[in-house]
This record gives sequence, structure tokens and C-alpha cells, in this order.
Amino acid sequence: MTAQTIDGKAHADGLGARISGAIPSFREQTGRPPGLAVVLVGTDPASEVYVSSKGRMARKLGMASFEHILPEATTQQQLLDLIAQLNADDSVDGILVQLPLPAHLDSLPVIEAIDPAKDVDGLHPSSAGRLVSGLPGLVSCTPLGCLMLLRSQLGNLSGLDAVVVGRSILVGKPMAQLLLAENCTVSMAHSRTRDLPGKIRQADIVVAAAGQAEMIKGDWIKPGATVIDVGTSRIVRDGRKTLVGDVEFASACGVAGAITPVPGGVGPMTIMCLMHNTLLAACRRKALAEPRLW
Ligand SMILES: Nc1nc(=O)c2c([nH]1)NC[C@@H]1CN(c3ccc(C(=O)N[C@@H](CCC(=O)O)C(=O)O)cc3)C=[N+]21
Repeated sequence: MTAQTIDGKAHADGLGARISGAIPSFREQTGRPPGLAVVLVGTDPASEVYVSSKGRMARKLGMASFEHILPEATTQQQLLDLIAQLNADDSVDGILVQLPLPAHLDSLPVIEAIDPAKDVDGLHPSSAGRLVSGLPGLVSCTPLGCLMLLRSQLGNLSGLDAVVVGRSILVGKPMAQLLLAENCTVSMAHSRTRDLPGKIRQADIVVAAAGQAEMIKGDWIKPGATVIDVGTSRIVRDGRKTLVGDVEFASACGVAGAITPVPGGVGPMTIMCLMHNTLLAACRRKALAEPRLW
């Protein structure tokens, strides 16, 4: 069996077209475009690339992008002051603070300072609590993108066995909650899990978000399972730098029913879901009808 490759880029392009299609009506009703503020502290090259691609995508879809690049030496108070200013700015609908922050800064108080109505990353404890409680809110971009891919691949997920590998606040925990809300039977695996291959072998759906390059092997996967690979690790293979996921793609392809590639799978969906959340936050802030985007 050769797994079907799930084309995240194509799905993201489709979602992007629906988002940009909804923006003229938002502009007509409010006199301005939806606005996204992205905050980056320091000069990590990978983070700079993500931040600029988020800004570029926002502008491409017809949104306003406000990029705040702060020096490494920024203090906690300066960062909190910027968040307060963005909270108060009516032209800003979404605020994203790129993580990880430099070691001298404490990310949780910064995230808690973001107005939950503008929390397009879904990281505020209010957003996390609303997700658990089944209340409308903003859902983290990566798990939301994974859910969109799973729904389009499998349709109804009810009753399926799902394993989420990784328990981060940004991906693993919200992913498990979303799958639970879809009526999956959800297991969460992590670094202390006993017999990880055995747990994964039971799953119809595997979401790999552990951040360990190619740790999940093809023979750990149930034949025909759907595999969503969230990992992005840069490794050197045969003397060349390559980007790989948490799943060993070549061996998994021989067993899985469908699998997301890295790159071109979850990554493009993450960025487009940020745009999705920004438009949603903008409509809710202005009490406008929410467009159906997926
Ligand atoms: N507050 C916060 N929210 C985030 O959502 C967040 C963050 N911090 N910090 C860093 C991670 C990482 N992340 C990615 C987004 C897109 C791709 C992506 O589009 N990747 C391309 C490949 C890009 C390449 O070649 O490097 C792909 O998979 O096809 C990857 C990774 C969001 N993150």
C-alpha cells in the first residue's frame, strides 16, 4: 500500500481564497481591513522567517499586518507595555507573540496580558478553558489546521481511535480536545509513555507533535491509518540540510492510508489558520456575522 499524500499547501490555498473573498465585505462594514499584529523578540533566524511569512500572507489576503520586532534586550515590562498598546488599538484584531521568547522573559504573563478577544494563537488560559468547556473561542492554529485536514480526509471522525503524540500547550493539548469534541477516543502519548509503538499501532488517527525528528517508524502504524505530522526538524542527511517531521515518511508511506508531508503538510495550514483566526476575531469584535470558511 502506498499512502495518499495529504496536500496541505492546496488545502491552505483553498482556505486562503475563502478568507480573501470575505475581506471586502468586512472592509465595507467597518471601513478598515482586519489587522494582525505579530511580535518577535530577538533575532532567531527561523523565527524571523516565520514572522515575515505571516506578515506577507496577511497582506496578500487583504489584511493589515503590524510587525513589531523588538531587540533581544527587551524587558518584561516593555513587552507588557506593547501588549497593552496593541490591546487598546482598535485596528488590531489579532495579536501573536512568536514563541519561544528569549530565556530572560517569562512567556505566561505575556500571554495572559493579551486580550482574549485578540488571542489568535489560542494560548490564553481563557481560550484554553473555553475549548475544554465547549464554548466558542479562538483555537490554536496548528491543531485547527490538523483538524481541517482530518475532516476533509475522513469526513466524520466519530468513534475513531486517535493518538496525539506530544502534550504541549500550543499543539498536543488543544489537539486532543478538538478530537474529543469530534467524538474520537483520544490517547495522549508523551516522553514517559510506555510502549509507544504499541499505543500508536491501535490508532486510526496519529497526530505526531513531539518535536523529535523521524521518531515514529512505519511499522508502528496501523495499516490504513491517517497520519498528521506536525514536526518540523532541520537535520543534515547525506551532507545536505533537510526539513523532516516526527514521522519517518518513507517507511510510513508503505503502511498508512494517508499522510501529511513535511514540508507542505501542516505548516502551510498553520499560517492560513492564523489568517482564519484573525478574520474570525475581527468579525466577533465588530459583532458581524462570521463567514463560513471550512
Ligand atoms: N506563538 C507562536 N505561534 C506559532 O504558531 C508558532 C510559534 N509561536 N513559534 C514557532 C512555531 C512554528 N510554526 C510554523 C509555522 C509554519 C511553518 C511552515 O509553513 N512550514 C513550511 C516549511 C517552511 C520551511 O521550509 O522552513 C512547511 O511545513 O511546508 C512551520 C512552522 C509556528 N509556530
